[in-house]
Amino acid sequence: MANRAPLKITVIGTGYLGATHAAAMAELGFEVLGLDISPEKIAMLERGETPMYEPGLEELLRRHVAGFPDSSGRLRFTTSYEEVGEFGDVHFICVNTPQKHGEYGCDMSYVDSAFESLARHLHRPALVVGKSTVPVGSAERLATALAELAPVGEDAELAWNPEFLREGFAVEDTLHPDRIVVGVRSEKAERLLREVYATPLAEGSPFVVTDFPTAELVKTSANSFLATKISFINAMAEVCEAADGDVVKLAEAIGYDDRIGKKFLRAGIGFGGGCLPKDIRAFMARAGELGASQALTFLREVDSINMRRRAQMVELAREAVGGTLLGTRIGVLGATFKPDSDDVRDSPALNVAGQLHLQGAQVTVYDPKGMENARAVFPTLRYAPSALEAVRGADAVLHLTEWREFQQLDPAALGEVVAVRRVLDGRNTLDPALWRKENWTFRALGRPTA
Ligand SMILES: NC(=O)c1ccc[n+]([C@@H]2O[C@H](COP(=O)([O-])OP(=O)(O)OC[C@H]3O[C@@H](n4cnc5c(N)ncnc54)[C@H](O)[C@@H]3O)[C@@H](O)[C@H]2O)c1
Ligand SMILES: O=c1ccn([C@@H]2O[C@H](COP(=O)(O)OP(=O)(O)O[C@H]3O[C@H](CO)[C@@H](O)[C@H](O)[C@H]3O)[C@@H](O)[C@H]2O)c(=O)[nH]1
Repeated sequence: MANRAPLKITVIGTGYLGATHAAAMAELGFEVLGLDISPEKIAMLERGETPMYEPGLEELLRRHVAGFPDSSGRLRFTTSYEEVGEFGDVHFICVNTPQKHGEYGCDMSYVDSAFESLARHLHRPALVVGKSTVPVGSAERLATALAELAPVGEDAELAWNPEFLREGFAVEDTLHPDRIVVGVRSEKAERLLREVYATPLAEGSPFVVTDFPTAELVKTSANSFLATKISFINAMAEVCEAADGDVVKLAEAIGYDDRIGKKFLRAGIGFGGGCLPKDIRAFMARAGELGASQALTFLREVDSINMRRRAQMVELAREAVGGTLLGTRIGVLGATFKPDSDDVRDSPALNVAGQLHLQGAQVTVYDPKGMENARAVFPTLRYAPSALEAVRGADAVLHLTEWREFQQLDPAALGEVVAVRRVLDGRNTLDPALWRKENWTFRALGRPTA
């Protein structure tokens, strides 16, 4: 192996996952070719621009895309499957697997299409590695399709290597993963993946080798656990609201038990994004197909609790402004599903803003990075260039995404421009004492009124 040329890697689908994976693979020392069906995305990446906001990603790209000072030149992009097939020893599939329209199941059409396009161009031995989040059983099916479609036949092998990165920390998580999980069917596939991940493995990342179904299930069960933890604390928030308790104190107190842990116990308007909501729904749908739906009925409740929190936020706003939203002015801080991302897919913040608008409020939104995406999915809302402008003249201010910028806002300065000093914290990261000191009425989900 020592004399062999370094592996050449391709990454199919250069969205949130793929663009990061491609840049990280170049950082690890490999020659990398990224492919997407979107020529616009590829043109941006070739210019060293990221199609999305992800901290540190643009810098990483520019360290490796040719044309930048001192760049390694190891990272290139294309829209040609032919070029990818000729180039790669290891091909990572990172295309999207959204929720199907109008049902819970996973839309596998992008994965199927990417596999088919790639397979037809595999004229030399290759390892195809699925990274997209898919329903259990997909890898088995795709392995058969791959062997049938690839001109190289059985020399095109499949492995499944789910990804656990978090948006906002994608670069860090990819370069230093807390575990690497690989579903493989041969020693050769395992050896190749150990070679790909040699650097994180040398740094101590655990390497879990398993079969296809287990690898697929690790991913969906991890996301289900995370979603369950959030809905657990949000269920406690509902009880706190009924009993006048404080869910923030409660979370702190139970979190000291390290069997429970402090992480993922932030109560608020709940989880969103391109992963947790659709992944738990696809998991339930798949379990149903497998005759195991009963095992996952709790996830239906996890989903319901989550969606109720958004409705409760709207209700709290309606109550706060005196019973009707019609004609009121609401300043909304945050549009993305979480801070340090521009992603508004299934964003609780945008969803709440949208519901307020539909109930007749005049809603003005500000988000540090998500304005463009928010405007594209919800053009009828108003958008302001700063937090101060978003809350100007507002009857209530809603804090819906916990950007650090919002925690540093000066309640006195904001108080000068609003119509009424009334703030509702949907993320439980504002300091109530600070706002109340400046004579704001402060309300939050799961916390006492005063
Ligand atoms: N975003 C995350 O944080 C994250 C983390 C772990 C796993 N995942 C999983 O990774 C997958 C990708 O998620 P994402 O958020 O990066 O999605 P995304 O929508 O940002 O990116 C997907 C990309 O694939 C491209 N694409 C679609 N069909 C293609 C085809 N046939 N050939 C080539 N390119 C094609 C799209 O143009 C797009 O650029 C999903 O399965 C998701 O569940 C995402
Ligand atoms: O205590 C918490 C923690 C998170 N959230 C919300 O939960 C959502 C998801 O957050 P997070 O999991 O950090 O974001 P993602 O980037 O979507 O990452 C999840 O989904 C990815 C895609 O599958 C996985 O790779 C990651 O491991 C998994 O954390 C966001 O809306 C957060 O605001 C809360 O409401 N309370």
